[in-house]
Amino acid sequence: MKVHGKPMRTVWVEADGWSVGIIDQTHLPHALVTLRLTTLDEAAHAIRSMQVRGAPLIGAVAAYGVCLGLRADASNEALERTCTLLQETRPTAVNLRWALDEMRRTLRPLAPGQRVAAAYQRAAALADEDVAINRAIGEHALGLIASAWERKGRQGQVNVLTHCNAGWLATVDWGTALSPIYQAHDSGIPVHVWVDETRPRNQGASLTAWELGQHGVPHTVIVDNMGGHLMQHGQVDLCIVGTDRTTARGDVANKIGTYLKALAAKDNGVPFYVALPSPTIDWTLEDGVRDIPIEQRDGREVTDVSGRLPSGEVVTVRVTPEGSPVANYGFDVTPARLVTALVTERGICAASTEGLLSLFPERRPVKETGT
Ligand SMILES: CSC[C@@H](O)[C@@H](O)C(=O)COP(=O)(O)O
Repeated sequence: MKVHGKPMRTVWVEADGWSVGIIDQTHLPHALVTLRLTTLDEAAHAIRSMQVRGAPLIGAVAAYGVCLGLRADASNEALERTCTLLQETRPTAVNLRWALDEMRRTLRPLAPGQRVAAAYQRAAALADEDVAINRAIGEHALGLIASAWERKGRQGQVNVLTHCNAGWLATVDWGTALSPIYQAHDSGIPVHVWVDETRPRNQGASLTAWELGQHGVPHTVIVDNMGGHLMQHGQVDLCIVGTDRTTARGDVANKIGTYLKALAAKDNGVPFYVALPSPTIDWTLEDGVRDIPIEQRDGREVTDVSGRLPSGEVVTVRVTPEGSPVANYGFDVTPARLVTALVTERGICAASTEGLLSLFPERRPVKETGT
């Protein structure tokens, strides 16, 4: 998408042909800072410290992290060590595992001398695939926004509520949940976004608001607890969120607080959609509440907030009493029964085993035939 009018992705190979450029998202929205990653450890740190974040982007940066790791040592052992180190950076988003599995599958059969070039090629292809997937998700979900606009008799605006950041900053480009919003805006549908601030790290207030603003999409930042009130008063036409891992039966892990929005949406008859690139589907899991590992992060994300002073200085301040214990689960799981539909790059389906298999028939278990 565009920043100050110029097209930009969230991850790229620098002009030297090997180091990896990223936007350091910890500085947004106050400053657009880019970083050059040169080692595996820097790539792992970028993911762990959330300089890059968002399920699809984590996968893409991990793929480039493999490239950087193999530049130092392309042996079989190093490939395994590299993938293990990157895999352990963040546990919930399954795109990370998916991207590393793809890299391993491509690289293992090759001789060490061939691996670095092949790794860069595969990482670039994964990044390009992510862009294509997200564009397609947007095209499918655009119909949902267009229908809401028709239902309103083309009066006023379509109000969409989103949680966390599932925009282009969370992917290589376009975003998942925000892709249809950009496409609706570009096609002339008056769309307005309620942006949940998304405590504790404020991905909504800092990132979603910033990227929507860059693209000129009307939006309003709200505190996380306001969505239910807006829904009760008819001010939300639909919700669209992203996901970090979706099980084979359609349970959805996403940023902490998503579940409460889905409950409120159900209670108020507001459609609740999840934008879902296929690498985010974990076909090995069924019951998301029971089986999806939920990341617990540093308590300082809860005790402290950071922001910019009028002087321009960015500072961190404490909001809780010294000594009060805190809990910081990063994600929650929204059961499939609360999800109106899933939007994938192949189309829209019910949040159910059958729904997902109708779009991904190659995943249907092969029945054993008696001989
Ligand atoms: C396309 S993004 C979907 C999710 O990754 C997004 O909603 C989210 O929860 C991101 O969490 P984060 O902790 O910022 O990596």
